[in-house]
Amino acid sequence: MILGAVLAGGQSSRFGSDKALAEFRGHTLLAHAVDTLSGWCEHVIVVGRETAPAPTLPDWPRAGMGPLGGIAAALHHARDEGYEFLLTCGVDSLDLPENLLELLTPAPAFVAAQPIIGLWPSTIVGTVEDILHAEGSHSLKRLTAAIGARAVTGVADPANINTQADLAALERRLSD
Ligand SMILES: Nc1nc2c(ncn2[C@@H]2O[C@H](COP(=O)(O)OP(=O)(O)OP(=O)(O)O)[C@@H](O)[C@H]2O)c(=O)[nH]1
Repeated sequence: MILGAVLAGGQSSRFGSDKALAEFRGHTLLAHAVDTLSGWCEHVIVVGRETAPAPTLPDWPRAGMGPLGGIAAALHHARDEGYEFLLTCGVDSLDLPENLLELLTPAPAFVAAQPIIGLWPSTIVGTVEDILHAEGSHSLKRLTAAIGARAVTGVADPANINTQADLAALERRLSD
């Protein structure tokens, strides 16, 4: 059983407005991300915001810890609800490869170019808690090193929409 989680907190400072709510082909980026994960996961949640087209959770232990705080919250939920794995992506993960799940199996594994896209066993929740409780960096890099996660390379890099121009470029690329 795989739980899907869209990481949807953060500041969107480079985008200039809440990028989760930016429109792409008639739907918000957030709705696209939920829909994409639904293709692989029994259930999908959204972490780090209160309103979404799926059940939501706040970051753990609080907001402001970066994507790892979202992964921690989702892992708690996965463990408590009996999911073996958690599949994560961001709101800007619009063009994930169809074989993503195969690429990320066996877990733990993540897309090298964008480590927020990853397949995580729910048993790593304690390691994530330890990193979030420790002084210093709460980076995903620290997590992937601690659990020996596999970096998946050699796949077309999914879009990384940081700015309005990135979104326009993706629109052009997908229209070609
Ligand atoms: N749950 C959660 N998600 C986050 C957090 N920070 C970033 N994200 C998500 O992670 C993905 C990548 O985020 P970034 O674009 O690197 O960061 P951002 O804060 O949204 O944008 P910038 O302010 O421009 O850096 C997006 O889907 C964000 O919504 C956070 O603190 N909690």
